[in-house]
Amino acid sequence: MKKYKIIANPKSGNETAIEKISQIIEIMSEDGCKIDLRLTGKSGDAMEFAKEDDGEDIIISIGGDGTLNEVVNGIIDSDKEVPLAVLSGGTVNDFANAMKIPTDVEEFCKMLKAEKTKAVDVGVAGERKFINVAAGGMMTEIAYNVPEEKKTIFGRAAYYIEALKEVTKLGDRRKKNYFNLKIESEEYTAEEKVLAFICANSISVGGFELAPKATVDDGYIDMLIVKDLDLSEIPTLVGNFTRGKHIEHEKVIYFQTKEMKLSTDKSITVDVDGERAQKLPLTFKVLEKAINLIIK
Ligand SMILES: Nc1ncnc2c1ncn2[C@@H]1O[C@H](COP(=O)(O)OP(=O)(O)OP(=O)(O)O)[C@@H](O)[C@H]1O
Repeated sequence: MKKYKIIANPKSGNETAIEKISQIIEIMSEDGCKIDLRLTGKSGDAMEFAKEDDGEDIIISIGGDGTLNEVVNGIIDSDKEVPLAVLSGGTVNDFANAMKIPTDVEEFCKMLKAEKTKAVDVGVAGERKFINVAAGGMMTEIAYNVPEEKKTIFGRAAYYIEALKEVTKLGDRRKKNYFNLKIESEEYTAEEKVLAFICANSISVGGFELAPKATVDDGYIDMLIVKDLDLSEIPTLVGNFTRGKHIEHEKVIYFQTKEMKLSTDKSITVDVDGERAQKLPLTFKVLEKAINLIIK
């Protein structure tokens, strides 16, 4: 009998995850499989649940990118080879969207039963692993500035409203926002004045195809660095996001690497899959094909 361990954040996605949790249990119980349901109550729980060995055949993460990040860290840190399935329950769900994982619970269960897997890379930023993105600088603050009640009312649009507010403030704050970033890698080494950097494993970041050359199993992390932009240059850059043309912008640096070190003269916290992690300086690496992901 198959044993599934479900690690779910009941609060994610404005509490919509809870509906998906009951739906999945209902559908899967009909098949007579064994389900071990672990609901998170706070930050860190998902990582601990993933680390524990309960003899599960498959781990299912239900929540947003933050929950998924903790599950991935737990699996890697405990050297498990158990396959992972990801059911979107959050507000953005970048990684599940990038992997075209069904969001409909019935479709998701069909995918589970078929058990088709793909080995995907995992990025490392210092001690913390990321499955989708590690980022630092201006725009990364947005996620923390969006109040919960706004997320409930506006959903994903709340992030764009906050981003717009940041951009309009950029004119006077630009000088304070940029920082010196020292990048050391085989592919690119320089010191630049930058606004933000994004280190991506998958193509999709914040719902945009920000890392157009990224594939999750190529053994590389894609680095996108936005240098000191003028306010007037932002609409063109954002307009080019959808066509992947932004990487040709003169204020954008884009390269692929297996390992790099980033250091800075400011206090810059790196976030991993949307959750705050460690401060620079940090070494970024790739663990090639480290997770067996269940895909459609
Ligand atoms: N029961 C809980 N109540 C409040 N916070 C929780 C709970 N369980 C986990 N958390 C914290 O919430 C963080 C974010 O959760 P998650 O990413 O799943 O949802 P989200 O914020 O709705 O989605 P997204 O990241 O896509 O916006 C987790 O990393 C964890 O620190």
